[in-house]
Parts: sequence; structure tokens; C-alpha cells
Amino acid sequence: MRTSIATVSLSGSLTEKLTAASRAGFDGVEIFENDLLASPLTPEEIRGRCADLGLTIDLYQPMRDIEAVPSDEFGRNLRRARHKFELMRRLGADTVLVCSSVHPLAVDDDALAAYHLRQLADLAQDFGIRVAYEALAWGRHVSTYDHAWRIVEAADHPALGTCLDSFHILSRGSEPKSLEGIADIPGEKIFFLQLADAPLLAMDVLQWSRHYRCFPGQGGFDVADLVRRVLQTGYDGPLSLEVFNDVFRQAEAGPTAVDAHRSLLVLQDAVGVSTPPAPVVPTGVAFAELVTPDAEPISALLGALGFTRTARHRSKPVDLWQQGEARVLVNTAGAARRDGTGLAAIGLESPDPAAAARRAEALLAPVLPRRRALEDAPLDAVEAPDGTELFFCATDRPELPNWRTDFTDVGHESGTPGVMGIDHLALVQPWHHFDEATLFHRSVLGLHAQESVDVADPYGLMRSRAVTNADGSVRIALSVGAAPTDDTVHAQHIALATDDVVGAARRFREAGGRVLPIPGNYYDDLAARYEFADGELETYRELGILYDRDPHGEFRHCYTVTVGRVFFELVQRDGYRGYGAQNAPVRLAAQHAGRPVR
Ligand SMILES: O=C(O)c1ccc(O)c(O)c1
Ligand SMILES: [Mg+2]
Repeated sequence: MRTSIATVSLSGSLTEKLTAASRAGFDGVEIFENDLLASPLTPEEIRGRCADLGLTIDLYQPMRDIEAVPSDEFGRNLRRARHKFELMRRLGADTVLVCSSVHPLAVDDDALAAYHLRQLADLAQDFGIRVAYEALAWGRHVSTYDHAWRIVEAADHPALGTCLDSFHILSRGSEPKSLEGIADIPGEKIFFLQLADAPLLAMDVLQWSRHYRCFPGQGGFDVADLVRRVLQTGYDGPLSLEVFNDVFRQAEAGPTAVDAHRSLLVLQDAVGVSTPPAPVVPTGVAFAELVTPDAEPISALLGALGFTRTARHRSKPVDLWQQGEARVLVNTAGAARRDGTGLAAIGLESPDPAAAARRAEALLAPVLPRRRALEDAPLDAVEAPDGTELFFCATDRPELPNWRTDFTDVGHESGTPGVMGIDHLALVQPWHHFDEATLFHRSVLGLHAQESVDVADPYGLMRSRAVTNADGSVRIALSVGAAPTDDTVHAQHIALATDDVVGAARRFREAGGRVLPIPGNYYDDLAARYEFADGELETYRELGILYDRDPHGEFRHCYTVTVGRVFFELVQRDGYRGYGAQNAPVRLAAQHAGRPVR
């Protein structure tokens, strides 16, 4: 299907918005009046620019407060409309959106509304223009799609149809009963379909709409169900995104447009109008790769955690450190980031790496070159929105290229492991890429997104959302602050699974490792909340071990101090399914307190 995006969904000048929409692969745009008013380009130049970029202008909007107003007011509205229709002729736009009136003098009179819209449509027809009437969820007298349709039907004019907007419809409820009326609208009378999702918030609907809309798949609405219903009417216009969002207004237009287009590709897959390659869900974590300008501190930390340096890359300064099934690569290659040690890449075990890369590419993920050097194994990899490189690995498949064959054993056997594997990876997202990151991991990797949770940090609020595969062998916790954050505190981390966190923490300390100190108040509170066996709490207090519990089991965990922009966590998960969000504020405060003074 054709895809379109409203200019209000992207940041920048009109030219920047159009360029971003075109580059991301959209077929058309809805031009918002404000973007046109603020543009130095003439309507003819905008038309030409769109044509050069391969974009059609699918909609011009909005016209407001047209119908069911006093007759002198309506007279002025017709005059205003004539001006706008002349403008649209110069633009080459043939559909205008009229949203239901919020005018204080508007009356609750469907017959009058229909009469006015009919006159407007008559005028529009002279200009070859169609009028699409949309019910705003906060319209003064018309606030539902079925009410707007009844008025359009009564007006009975070929140049008048309705515009359906998923936000206005689903924000008022999504019970199947309330959506059944869509089937009563003939497809050819649905002149336009606007799509937006939104997180499920209990708040004033206008504020919700103007600030929190997001792209389909990023919120809590079942947008796909709505689209299926609309397509069943025979609607064959574009799928058009209309997203008012405070973050997207500010973020760079290019990546937002790609995120937006990806959401429509995923939606079209969900409703069955297109079939990109199916997701190939990863089955485990092959490795985590750290880049560092100085291998010393991170090697000391890994050593104290019980890791052994088992292999070295044949041609690059990359060491493999291993313990149980946990593998950490330490890369000191020249290009290593100057801003300190960081998590640069993740190896994901994939049942079919090539197919995983094809899925990623179809969903607009940047595909990385398969081979960095001639002698390297060719590996399929893509870049996540936060810049993390994701490698699709087939470690135990002799017939496929294997990352491990690039490494030569250095003769150190890993000892009896206290760590069994990687429990999860926690990736702090750039503040303007959080919704994109969730949609990316869900759609490109086929992971399941859990509910997002808020975590109080002494200097801000963090939002965190985990994406996992079905058996929990791949768990990635995505988080974000409200604003650009301090990387040394909001660092990435690698959580290591152990079945004895007390033993692991003790060995770590005895080997010279430093555990993040946790305040005594935390343990006093634990004592109030839970009963522990004799001496247990004292052990946790001594070792900086935190405790949590959910209906599935218990959770004990502790943290190392931070090196550069990464730290490690030791976790003992006895059935527990969460990530210790309850303890995160204490951990974050402790990390702030321990931050090196600059
Ligand atoms: O918030 C608004 O006013 C507004 C304007 C035009 C639309 O299409 C819409 O859905 C909302
Ligand atoms: Mg709308």
C-alpha cells in the first residue's frame, strides 16, 4: 500500500521534513498548514520539491471550526476555504482535512453541520478538491467517527467523505462493539486514513493526542485491528502517519522518518498486505563485545569476576574472555572509542543468520559489511538504533561461518565457573530513540516487549522496558532518561548469571574486585519487608547484595563498580522474572555517590 506521513510528525523545516520522508521511503506526505506558512518556499516550489523527491501531497490540513456555526461565521468560513482551495491548487493537493468544530458558537445540530459541509464540498468540487471530515475526540458536538460519518452520509455529496484517525477512534475505547460501525462506511467514502498509536495513559484526551502519540507498534492501541477493519471496507488510499509527539518534534528528522516507515512496514506485515521475511528469533547470547582504549582495568575486572582470557583474534587486538557460557570480547583496536570503555556489540545466536539479516534489511535496519578484513569469517550484522552492532551468530553450526574461528586459543582453560552465562544486557538508549529501540527489537529481532516501568534516579526518572525471547535466553533491558544523561552513571551493563551470588561476590572481592557499596538504610528496609534466615541479611549487607521477590521466585544481585561506561552485575535468579527494578533507585544513587569527581 502507499505510505504517507504528516509533516507535523517530523522535526525541522519543511524542506528537511520532506527530504527525511523521501529518504525513508514514504510515497507521500500530509502537509500541515503551519509548516507551509513558515516555509520560505512558494506553493509551486513546494510542489516541485515534492515531485523531485518522489512524494505526492496526499492531504492538506487542517481546516477547523467550519460547520454548525452561525451563518455570518459560516460565510467567513467559505471565504477562508476559497483562499485555501486556491492555495491547494497551486500545491497540487486534492484532499483537505476538516476536523470537527470546537468553536464556542457551534451548535449541536447535525442537519446544519451536514448542510454546511455540503456547501463546502460544492465549493471544493469547483477546484477539483475532496473534503475529508474527521471527528476530533474532543470535538464540541462531534467526537466519534460514526457521528462524523452520519453527517457525511446525510450531506450526501460526492466531494465529501470522512477521514478516520486511529487516535481519535481508539482513544475513546477499543471494544469490538465500538469499532463495528467502520464496516458500515463504504470504502470509497473513507477519503483518508491517519494512523497513530499512543501509550495507554489516563489523561485529558487533547493533551494525550498533542504530546504522546507515537508510531504504530510503540504504544498500547491495537492499530492493526483498526487497519484490518478499514481495509475490509475497500479503502485503498494511503496509510498515513499523523503523530504529534514532543520527542519526535525535537529529534533529528532522518532517523525518526526511518522509525516511522519501519512502523508501517511492520503494520502491513501484521495485517497481511505485505510479507517481509519472517523474523528469526535469537536463541541465546554468543558474546558481548567491549571496546576500550586501555585493556588493563577491564581485564582486571573480568579476571576478578572469574573470567579467563581463553583466545585472541587472529589479526586484531581483540581478546576473548570466558566463564561458563559467558563470553566477553575486549577490543582495543585503534578505532576504539576515545570516550572510554563501552559496550559496542552483541553476538546473538541465530537459527538462520542470513535470514535474520534479510528481515532486518527489509525493516530498514542498517546492515553492516559481512567482513571487516579478508581473513575474517563473514558474519551477518546490523546496527541497532543506539549504535550497538548486533551480530547474528551460528556458533554450533559447522556448515556456517563462525565468529569463533577468527580466534586462536591462548592455552588458558577457564576454571570452575561461578558464572554460568549472560543473564541479560542492559542498554541505556539515547533519550530520543527509546520508542524506536523497542519497536526495533520487537520487529527486527522478533523479541517480546514487556511493560515499561519507571525507575526513580536521584537526578531524574528512568523508563525501562525489557525485550526477551520466549525462554528468557535472550534478555535485553532498554532504558532511557527524560533528557540527555551522564554516561558514567547511566552506563550499559552486562548481567552475569550465577546460582550462588554470595559465593561469586565473595570470590570477586577476594580477587581484588570492588562491589558497589549499598547504604545501610536499604538493609534496614529489607529487614522490615521480608524475613531472612539467621545471618543472611548480614551477608548481603557485607557484600552489597540486593534482594527482590516476585510471584515466580527470588532475586539476589550485586554490582561491580563502573569502568568507563560499563559495569557488571551478578544475578542469582531463582525463578524470578524481573530485573530488580525495585532496587534500581538504590543502585543508581549508589552509582552517583561513587562517581569519580571531575
Ligand atoms: O490536534 C489537532 O488539532 C488535530 C488536527 C488535525 C488532525 O488530523 C488531528 O488528528 C488533530
Ligand atoms: Mg487526525
